[in-house]
This record gives sequence, structure tokens and C-alpha cells, in this order.
Amino acid sequence: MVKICCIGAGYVGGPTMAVIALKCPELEVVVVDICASRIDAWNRDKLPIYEPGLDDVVKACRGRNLFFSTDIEKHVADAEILFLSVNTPTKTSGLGAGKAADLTFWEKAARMIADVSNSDKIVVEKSTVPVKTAEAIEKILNHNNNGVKYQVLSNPEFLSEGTAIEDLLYPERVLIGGRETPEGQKAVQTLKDIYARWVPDDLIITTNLWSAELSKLASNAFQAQRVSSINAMSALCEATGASVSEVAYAIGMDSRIGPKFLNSSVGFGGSCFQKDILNLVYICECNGLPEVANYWKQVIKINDYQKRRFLNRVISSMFNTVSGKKIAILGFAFKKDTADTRESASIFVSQGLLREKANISIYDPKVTEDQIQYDLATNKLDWDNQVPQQPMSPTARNQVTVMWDPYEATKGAHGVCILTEWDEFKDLDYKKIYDGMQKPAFMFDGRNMVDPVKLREIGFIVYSIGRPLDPWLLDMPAVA
Ligand SMILES: NC(=O)c1ccc[n+]([C@@H]2O[C@H](COP(=O)([O-])OP(=O)(O)OC[C@H]3O[C@@H](n4cnc5c(N)ncnc54)[C@H](O)[C@@H]3O)[C@@H](O)[C@H]2O)c1
Ligand SMILES: O=c1ccn([C@@H]2O[C@H](COP(=O)(O)OP(=O)(O)O[C@H]3O[C@H](CO)[C@@H](O)[C@H](O)[C@H]3O)[C@@H](O)[C@H]2O)c(=O)[nH]1
Repeated sequence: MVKICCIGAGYVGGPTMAVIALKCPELEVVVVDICASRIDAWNRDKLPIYEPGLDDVVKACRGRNLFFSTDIEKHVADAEILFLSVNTPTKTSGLGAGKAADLTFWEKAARMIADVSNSDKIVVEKSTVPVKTAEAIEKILNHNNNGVKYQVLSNPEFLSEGTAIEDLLYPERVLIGGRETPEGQKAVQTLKDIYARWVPDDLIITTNLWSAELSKLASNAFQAQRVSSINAMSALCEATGASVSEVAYAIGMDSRIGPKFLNSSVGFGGSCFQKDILNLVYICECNGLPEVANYWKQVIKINDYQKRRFLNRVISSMFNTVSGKKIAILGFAFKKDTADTRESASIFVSQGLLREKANISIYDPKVTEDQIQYDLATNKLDWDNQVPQQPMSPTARNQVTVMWDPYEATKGAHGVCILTEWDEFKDLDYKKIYDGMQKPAFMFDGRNMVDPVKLREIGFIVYSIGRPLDPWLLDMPAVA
């Protein structure tokens, strides 16, 4: 039985390997991680990540040909194909801090492979990495001179959280980059044969290593750019009386633009978009391309502007003070159908409200209280100014409550902010919410989830991102 080992049992490693195990019962797939509690959770009923459909896939193969283990060196030594799926966050200190990818985890894993391997291996980059990382990994792997031969492939992952299983079962494309040598091409074919078990041949693209590595960064940059473009338009819509959803619909009808990924929001979040664009910016700077770097930097600057604009709108609408007021936050995850909060706009808005001395009451159907408190207390680096963003102070902890019911969270609130597009927020009883709130009752919809006309009929003062402004708000312009 051919054995595959994936290093890193996170949002990518876990689901990706589960689907490979499901589709290739003749392969033995072992996912390893240095985090024992994560591996423990992968071996239990309640998996460490929430992803629709994941439980069924894992249950179908776990113990059959899918295993989760902390015995990293043994499984790495035994495997023929190794996937590297460790985290590659943004560097927070030193050279390139705030921009460059931190390859500490990745390099440790590569050195460990070199140290324990005694048979030839194909090493597949699954993590998102800077262009030319494959060359660096080759250098690390080959420094041992113990006769073991490695072929390094780039096979970036394009799944989105919340739809990961669907994306893995029916990918729009699979990208494999390899060396243009006979050995390199043989390795590409070996990986291609695995995907070919369920992915149509014409959807498996093969390229050289650097094209594959760069395509991943470029793909995320283009997607994030669309969100920033429509978010930039949302500010202009509010200033002119146009409606961003109508504009998005109208431009999306043009097949050259297309309708997807044009939902204006309080700003994109997630572990990938900002990190990967910053990484791209850094690579451009290192290659002497400041104009290109500045072009992509704008995508993140607009995202920061959009988050700040929303926060300031909340504060300015409520007579420029939220001190002592209760604000309900509906949604803490960075998007629906995930419990992941990395870079969520909710963190930014909540921290901003806490600094203004508001009391916030948070409801999210999937995110735990521990995670919320951790996120609000964590120091983050402001990428643009290279200074730590202000976390929540110890006293601010008393200003936060986490509720497991949206009606409880909003009871007695002066304002409600919708920050994640959970489907259930469309169907809440907003009359009941209004009745339980202080008056005037404010609704700040950062996801265009509610019908502003209906909510105004109930009595709310409504701010809906990118939509014509409520007369109340027209008199209270917010600075970004
Ligand atoms: N999250 C996504 O939706 C997504 C999608 C596509 C690509 N990616 C990329 O995939 C990579 C992984 O992302 P993720 O979201 O799964 O990260 P993650 O933080 O959820 O998981 C990474 C795991 O790697 C483990 N790890 C780190 N160093 C290790 C080592 N030396 N040995 C063994 N385990 C080690 C960590 O403990 C962690 O559990 C990143 O480069 C990311 O940019 C992520
Ligand atoms: O029209 C849109 C679409 C998205 N978003 C926001 O953008 C962020 C990212 O969303 P999405 O791309 O759906 O989720 P991710 O799981 O971050 O997936 C992205 O990042 C992954 C990691 O690299 C890639 O693999 C995926 O292809 C890429 O979509 C989220 O905050 C969304 O709410 C919007 O505000 N408006």
C-alpha cells in the first residue's frame, strides 16, 4: 500500500487528506501534527474544525486508511509522498515583519524530513508559500547527502472554508507544479494519478514550480481585489444614493466581470487574503518592483478603510459616543459556516467599540467564548505602521459578554451590528429584537443581510453597508 503522510493537521491538512483517503482507498493516509490536542480531537467524535460535510468523510475512512498521529518521524520516514501543510503566517518581527511569510514552521518540518528520511520521497508543498520556496526546500532536503532523492512539487490548495469538502470533491482545478526534468515530470504524474481518481483530466493543470507557487498568491490577490473594489464602490454608493447590491448585480451581468465575489461587506477576513497579499507585496519589493507592490497594497488599505469606516459609522450615528452603551455583535467568525475567526472584521469592530468603552454582547452560532476572549485580548501587528494594534485591556474583559442566543444578546442593546453572514440572521424576528432594545434602536448591517425598508418600518434606524443612507445618518457623516 502506498503511504502518504501530511505534516500539519489544520484547516487544509485535515479535510484535504480526508478526501484523498475517501477517494483512494488503496492509499494509506496519515496526518501528523506537533499539536497533540489537535490530533486527539481528530481522533474523537467532535473534530477540531467545523466544516459542513467533514464529519461524514472522516468517519467513512478514519481507522480504515486515514489516521491521525503525533508520531511524526515514524510516519514521515515510512511515507513515499509527503504533503507539507503547516501554517505560514505573516512575520511579526525581524526582517520583513508585517509582510513577509514566516517560514519557521515550514523550515522545521523540512529539516525534520531531511533528518529522518532513508528512502526516496516526493515532497508536496500544500501550504501557501513565497515564489521560489521549492528551491529553498530542495536545498534543505539535499544538504544531508545521505543518498536519499527528493522531488519537490507545488500543489497549492484553493479550498475555501465553509465549503471545503465541496471544493475538494469538485475542484474547479487542481494545480501541480514540478521540475521540468524527467524525474520531476514523473513525480508530477504520480500526484496527478492520485487526483485523477475523482478529478477530470482537463481540470488537472501542470506547470513549472514557480508558476504554481505564484498562481496561488495571484489567485487570492485577484479575489481579494474584487472584494476591495466593491467595498470601495460601497463608500461611493453611500455618498451618492446608489445601492451597492444593484451596482454589483448590474456589473456582474457582464460576462467579462461575472457575478461572484461582489458582496460588499464590513471587510474581508480569514487567514489567507491579507497574509498572502502582504507576502506578494514583499516579494515585489524584494524584486525591485515598488509600483507593483503599491498596487496590491491598496487592496488591503481599502479593506482596512472599510472596517474603520463601519466602526466610525456606528459610533458617529449614536451621537459620537458609545461609552456605557450596550452594542450587540451578531457574528464573530470571518465568514459563515466556519468557526474560524482569524482576521475576522468582528475582532476589529469589537476592539474598537471596547476602546470607546461600549459594553458588547456577542452571539455567534459556532465560535466559542474562549476563542472570542482570546481574540479580543490578543496583540496584533498593524501591518502598515509596524506597531502592535491595541488589544483589549484586562478591565475591558468585563465589558464583553458572550451569549448563545441572538435574542438574549440583543436584549437591552442600543445598537446591533451584523458582522458575519450566517443564514439564520436573515430569519430572525427583528420585531421581537426591536421591542427588547433601547430606543432609538440602531441596526448596523455589515453584510447586507436584512431588508432596510422592513426594518425601518419596524422602527429601527438602519445603516446597511453601501445602501442609500437613513435620513438620521445623513446628518451624521462618519469619517473613516
Ligand atoms: N485555511 C484555508 O482555508 C487555506 C486554504 C488554502 C491554503 N491555505 C494555506 O495552507 C497552509 C495551512 O493553513 P491552515 O489554515 O491549515 O493552518 P492551520 O494553522 O490550521 O494548520 C497548520 C498546522 O500545522 C501544524 N504544524 C506547524 N508546524 C509543524 C511541524 N513542524 N510539524 C507538524 N505540524 C506542524 C500546526 O500545529 C497546525 O495544526 C497555510 O500556508 C495557508 O496559507 C489555507
Ligand atoms: O463577495 C465577497 C466574498 C468574500 N467576502 C469575504 O472575504 C473573506 C474571504 O472569503 P472566502 O474567500 O470565501 O474564504 P477563505 O476561506 O478565506 O478562502 C480564500 O482563501 C483561501 C486560502 O488561501 C483560498 O484557498 C480560497 O480559494 C479563497 O477563496 C471572508 O471574510 C468573506 O466574508 C466578501 O466580503 N465579499
